[in-house]
Amino acid sequence: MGYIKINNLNFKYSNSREDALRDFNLSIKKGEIVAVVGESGSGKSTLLRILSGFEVPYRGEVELDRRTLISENTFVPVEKRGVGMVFQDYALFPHFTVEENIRYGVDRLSKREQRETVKNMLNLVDLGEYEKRYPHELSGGQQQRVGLARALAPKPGLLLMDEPFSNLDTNLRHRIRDELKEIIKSTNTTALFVSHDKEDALMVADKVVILNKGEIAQVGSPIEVVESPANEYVSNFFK
Ligand SMILES: Nc1ncnc2c1ncn2[C@@H]1O[C@H](COP(=O)(O)OP(=O)(O)OP(=O)(O)O)[C@@H](O)[C@H]1O
Repeated sequence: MGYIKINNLNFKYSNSREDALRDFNLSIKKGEIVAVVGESGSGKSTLLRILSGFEVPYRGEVELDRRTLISENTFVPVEKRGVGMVFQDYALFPHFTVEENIRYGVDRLSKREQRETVKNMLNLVDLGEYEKRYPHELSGGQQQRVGLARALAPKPGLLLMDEPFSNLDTNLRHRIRDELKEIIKSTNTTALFVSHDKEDALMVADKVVILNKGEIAQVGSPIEVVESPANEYVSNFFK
């Protein structure tokens, strides 16, 4: 579980003449963490919106564990994709406790399994004592970890994260960055996150994808993209 293949994705917004994403190809191995970076307007959010099912490409395929999610004649709806999302603003349900938030994605399990999942997830994100709290009673970093626990609870084949560090101040950002990586690695989850911050990408990701005007400028390990930039856009981005 967790092998992703993206073939030749092309997408255009209906009110636009230019493609927002062009000939996008990417394979992600199980357990790998991929960061997608690029200047504002380069297509990062568009890619995330396609993978999470909010937009439909006019060409291209996406497979998760050899199961086609998107193709010319396939569109698997969001809730059936086995894809978990962590949103920029965490998007926790404000009137649900931490426990209820995490339980939300696994409500088809038996009550006993639900309790077990919640307990495991709270331990994983180190929030064992917080299950009865409401989101507004938590710090930003804690809310983010609840968001992560909620997304991981159904054991998604792919975890998508939108700017996971953008709402945190610098100190917390550094700590959460390490924690998040550790949690994702410990569950061997395949993950893709979007960031406008080069440092976040280089510190957390195994593989970095740099987008320029909807096209891939380079894909490589953090060392490769910094030490052997494929072009000027990439070298400027990591300056
Ligand atoms: N709803 C929309 N309708 C038309 N064009 C759009 C829409 N959303 C985005 N675009 C355009 O598509 C391109 C890619 O935008 P996208 O939001 O994916 O970029 P981004 O890399 O996520 O930018 P940012 O870092 O600023 O969030 C841009 O040219 C943008 O203007």
